Amino acid sequence: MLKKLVNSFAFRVFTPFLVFVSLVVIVLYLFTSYSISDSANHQIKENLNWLSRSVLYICDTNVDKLFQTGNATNEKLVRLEKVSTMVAIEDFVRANNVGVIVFDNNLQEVIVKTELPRATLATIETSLLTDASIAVIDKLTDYIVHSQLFQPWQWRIILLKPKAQALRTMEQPVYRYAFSIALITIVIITGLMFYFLSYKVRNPINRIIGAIKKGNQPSYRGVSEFEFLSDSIAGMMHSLTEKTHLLESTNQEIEKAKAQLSDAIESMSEGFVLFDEQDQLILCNQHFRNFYSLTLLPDQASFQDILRIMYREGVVSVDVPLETWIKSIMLTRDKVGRAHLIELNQDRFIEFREYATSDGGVVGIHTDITDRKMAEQRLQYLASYDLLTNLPNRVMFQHELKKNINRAERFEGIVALFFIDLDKFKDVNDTLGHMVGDELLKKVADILLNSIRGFDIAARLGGDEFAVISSGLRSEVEVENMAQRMNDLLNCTVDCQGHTIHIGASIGVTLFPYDGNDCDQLLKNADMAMYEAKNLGRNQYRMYNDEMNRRVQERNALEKDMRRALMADEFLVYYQPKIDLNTSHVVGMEALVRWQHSNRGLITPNKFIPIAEQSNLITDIGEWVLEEACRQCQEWSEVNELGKLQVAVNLSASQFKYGDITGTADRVLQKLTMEPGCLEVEITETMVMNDADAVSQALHHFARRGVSISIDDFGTGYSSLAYLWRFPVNKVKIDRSFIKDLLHNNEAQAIVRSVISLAHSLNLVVIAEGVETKKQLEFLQKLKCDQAQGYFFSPPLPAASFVEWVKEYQEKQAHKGLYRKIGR
Ligand SMILES: Nc1nc2c(ncn2[C@@H]2O[C@@H]3COP(=O)(O)O[C@H]4[C@@H](O)[C@H](n5cnc6c(=O)[nH]c(N)nc65)O[C@@H]4COP(=O)(O)O[C@H]3[C@H]2O)c(=O)[nH]1
Repeated sequence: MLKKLVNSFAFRVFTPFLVFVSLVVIVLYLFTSYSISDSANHQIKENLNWLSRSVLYICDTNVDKLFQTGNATNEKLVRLEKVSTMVAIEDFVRANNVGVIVFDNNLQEVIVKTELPRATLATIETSLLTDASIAVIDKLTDYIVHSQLFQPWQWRIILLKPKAQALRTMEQPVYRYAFSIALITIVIITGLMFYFLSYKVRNPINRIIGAIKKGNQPSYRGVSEFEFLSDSIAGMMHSLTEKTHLLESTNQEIEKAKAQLSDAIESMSEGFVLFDEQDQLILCNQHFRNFYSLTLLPDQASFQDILRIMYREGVVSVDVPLETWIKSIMLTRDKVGRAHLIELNQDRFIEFREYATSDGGVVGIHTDITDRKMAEQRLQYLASYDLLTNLPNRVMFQHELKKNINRAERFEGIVALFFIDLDKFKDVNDTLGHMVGDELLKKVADILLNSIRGFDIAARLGGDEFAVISSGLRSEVEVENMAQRMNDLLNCTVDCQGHTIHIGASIGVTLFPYDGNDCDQLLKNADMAMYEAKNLGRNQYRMYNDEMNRRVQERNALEKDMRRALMADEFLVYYQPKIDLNTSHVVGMEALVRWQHSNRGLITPNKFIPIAEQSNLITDIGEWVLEEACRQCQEWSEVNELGKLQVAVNLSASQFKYGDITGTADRVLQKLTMEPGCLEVEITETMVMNDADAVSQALHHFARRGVSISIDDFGTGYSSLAYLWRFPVNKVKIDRSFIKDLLHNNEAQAIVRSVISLAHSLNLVVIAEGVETKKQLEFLQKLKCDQAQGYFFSPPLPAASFVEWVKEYQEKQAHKGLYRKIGR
């Protein structure tokens, strides 16, 4: 309660006021009191002085009386007069309420004295006895003293008035009352003001405070100042409330944004880290910690500190001193988002980019690119290596060849390039399947690796083609020795998935700088040399020479010339008749292409068809022949001079692979409205064996259309009729090599006999080609061969000559028939 009072506004305002006013009053009072007592003192002294003069007057009067009586010498009278004087003095001073003490002339005897306190009296006596009379006055501090000497009788008259008494009588009580009243008035006024203030000030303030405490806006009405205060506070509260709401909603938004930011940062798949302008850590997400296994991350750690922790914890291992490594990373750091790589242990890669923040700090985005890096490495490996054999592929091979050439150029060395192609690999693939083929390629790769020296490079260029680059060989002899060694090692028998396979390889060798200066040239040379080795019977090596190049150049020129010839209509079709051996009638003809070259004259197909087959030009030539042969056949059939004929057209493997032979045939037959049965397609048995799927589809298409199918060169391709039976074949053409040996070779006879009998059992027509003699013909007739063609009847003829020949032949046959009829 007291504390409350002391702390109150009114108390604090009025207490100093009250104290101040009281002090002023007291000072005034004291000052006034002093002035009053001083004047009272003075007045009393004056009074004593007057009294003293009166006493002297009394004495004088008595002395005068004495002198008037003339008895001034009469001791008795004098004494009497003295006594009466003394009595008069005594009465007088008592009447004036003043103490008196009168000493005789030598201060030995007190002549008069009024009642005085004993102590006072003693003081006076001892002072007067021992001291001068003046000193008495100083010693009687409680008194106002007046000392006077009465000369006639040498009396020392001392008048005394106690100060307290004198002042009491002299002071005017009105002052004291006034002061008291003033003080009381002040206290009362102060009290009233206190009350007023307490009530009139505190009350509204309390109401205002009460409203504020309750959270309401104060709405005091009464005293205008408090109204103003209340309104001001209300306005202030309103504005504060609004600001608080704004602040709250801003805070909420900030908190929400912070939470969202935190969620976003945590949900990032990247590591996020933020450093201030001093490069001290502000925050980072869990991914960042996880990337670098940062379980303990001190506050305000710098990027360098983090690198040190990573090093200490074994997250990275570097082969340079730690500080050098840190320095190298710090030097590459920038704030422009460039990518930097940190390689961690266990083949992990982190890429980081840093960006400047507006306050001079750094934001780091760290991405685990291990998978990407692995994929890149894998891609790089795939781009450079052959997956099956793990040997460098063609791309890597070319890169290495270039490197070796550059090195050899600098050191004036030689580089040997070996181009290796497996012999008859396709047969293995086709007959034993791709799995076995793959296994075989792996074994070949192993053999090659064993045949080369440590710094040589073996590569797989594709399919069954391999290459070896060898630097450091000093002479051609050394190169040939190496080629022979490879050839020997590759000429072996290997076991692949239970199959024993004999392999061999054809190897072409070329040398830098003698045969060529660049990769392409060397590769081309080695390829040519390899083909040479193949053409020469396989399983051998050949060193490149310029003659090979000349032949290739020739071949290229021929190919170019063929294209021109096709445009210039230089190709012709010759026809060779086919004879039915039962009726001796011409049943059809084989269409055989010729090239009527503008400069070189007539060129036979053996000279250009193989080259056309290599360049795929055969598809264009073959389509042209098909169309031309059909056109000619249809023309003859429409004229009807030669009877019903079937034209046979040779097809190449490329036409099945790359051309649209069935489409072309359909289109031609439709265009000419030719009977499909008048067309026969001749394919070799190796074509059927090598590309069984594509050929099979086309053959079934032809069969459905009614086009006849004949197997050419039968017997040379090691196929069996049983195998061919799966295809819709109509005719088998026995190769002329068997017919040639037919009369002298039992084996050839046996083969021809069995082919004829088996073909018949399969309802196939048998035709023998290359029949040159009558004996061959008769033998074939004996074996029940159905048809024949060959020089015995006619060589292939131009269309016009063919018509002449057929007419002539038919006439001959008609004559023969007639002779037989008439019995000649
Ligand atoms: N020694 C001998 N040979 C005979 C006899 N009878 C016919 N010949 C020759 O044997 C070849 C028969 O053609 P092929 O076996 O299909 O062999 C043909 C055929 O494979 C191919 N050929 C010809 N024209 C074409 C064609 O238009 N397209 C395709 N893809 N190849 C063709 O060229 C090869 C050679 O054709 P040509 O030089 O016309 O040679 C023809 C023909 O002149 C004979 O009694 N004795």
